[in-house]
Amino acid sequence: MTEAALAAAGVDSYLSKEARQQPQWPDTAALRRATDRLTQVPPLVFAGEADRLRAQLAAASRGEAFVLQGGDCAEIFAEATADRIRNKIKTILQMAVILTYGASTPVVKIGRMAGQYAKPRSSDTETRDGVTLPVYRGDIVNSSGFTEEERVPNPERLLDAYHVSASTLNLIRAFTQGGFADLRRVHQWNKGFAANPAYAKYEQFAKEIDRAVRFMAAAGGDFDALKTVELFSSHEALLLDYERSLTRIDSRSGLAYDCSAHFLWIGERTRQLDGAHVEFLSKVHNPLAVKLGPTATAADAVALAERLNPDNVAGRLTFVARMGADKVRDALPSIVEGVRDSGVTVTWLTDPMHGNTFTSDSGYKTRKFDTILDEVTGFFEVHEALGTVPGGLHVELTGDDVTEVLGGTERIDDEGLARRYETKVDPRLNHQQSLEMAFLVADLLARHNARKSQDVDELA
Ligand SMILES: O=C[C@H](O)[C@H](O)COP(=O)(O)O
Ligand SMILES: C=C(OP(=O)(O)O)C(=O)O
Repeated sequence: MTEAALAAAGVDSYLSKEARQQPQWPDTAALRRATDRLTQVPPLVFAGEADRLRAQLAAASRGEAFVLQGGDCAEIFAEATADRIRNKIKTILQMAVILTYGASTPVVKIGRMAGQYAKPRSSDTETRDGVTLPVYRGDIVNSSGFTEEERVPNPERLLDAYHVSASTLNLIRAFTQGGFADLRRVHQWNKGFAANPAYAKYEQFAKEIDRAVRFMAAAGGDFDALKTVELFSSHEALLLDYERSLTRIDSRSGLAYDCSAHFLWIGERTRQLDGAHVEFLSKVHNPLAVKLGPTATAADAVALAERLNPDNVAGRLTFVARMGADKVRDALPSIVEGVRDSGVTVTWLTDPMHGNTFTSDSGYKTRKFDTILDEVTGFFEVHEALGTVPGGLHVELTGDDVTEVLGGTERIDDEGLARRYETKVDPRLNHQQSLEMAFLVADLLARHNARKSQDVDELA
């Protein structure tokens, strides 16, 4: 019945399209065994949760909420420990409190967590010292170790990805519902950060938040309601064998949902209109995002919206602009304008990471903190000039004290990168840099909101 309903929902139509960035599985019988098993397992998330997220993303498209999406570039199975997951959740919650104050609106919290295991790569192979092996495509496909055995795509990893995602989600649910996320507790952590002399410039902001929290308490605010938060899961829907196998029919509506995560995105390298990724995701009802890089045009964006959101449902489609700090002010306006003028409803996020990667003199793949911030600033400028809504921020971050991104108040320099460079693919903001970014973006948001209300006052 379920398979028949899925077939009727058209979820296999993608099979006739070109799917880029898929591994070459050497053992197709083993792949079949793994995907058959995945079609039988319980869903990781529920359709009703995805619907709630859609409503929140719709609010962000109108400027009534701000989205914070963050997490690892590539999650690693061996790193799915309670400590690391807790640190990441803590970082996202700390950033969210800072942004909530800056935006004076709710922050929609989405982790690149519990499924971010597949990576698109620039090349199919990697060569070291004259030895060429398949490139590492994320833990769901192969291992980052550089031996033939470790690099062979292994379908059993699809099942591992499911189980590690399930245990990560279990911890996310426990941490966010069990008192760990209490607003007052998270705010205390932020006060600690701002009291550190290195970050003293944020102390005033932290004090203002403190006053707001105390005002709420004095005014009889319901802190019980603020003891829990909702943290949604997301990942790039890259590996179509996995995504299709976790697709289920929602018993309430009879519609297909990809139950591997609440929110799924299509990457810059797989957003072809006639490609398998767009086709597959057009058939599921989760809220979706598409990354748009500097080669995207307004016509591409509008065509994607027509394919992925033909009914123009608010919250269904998010565009994540990842132009690069040097291009955002030139490349983004015509796209945002074209989308706005076509009447298409989307939520706009900025990903200031993926257009700003380079290899440092010491050979590390890195990004500069200031450049990342500059792209976010450019994103706000574009939306302000067009009267559209800067709806949120998408960043690669970790809760740990790694040294992968240059700069920030810690002034990580090229030499410093070696101290704790752990990412398997792209560089992430560390805990301190993430909080610093949140304070700076909160400031941009607060100014944006102030200008908006000034405009409204002038009109009144
Ligand atoms: O995270 C994004 C991509 O997977 C990554 O930037 C591609 O990296 P590569 O150019 O090292 O393959
Ligand atoms: C690969 C990613 O981004 P993009 O598709 O924008 O390059 C990513 O977000 O992990």
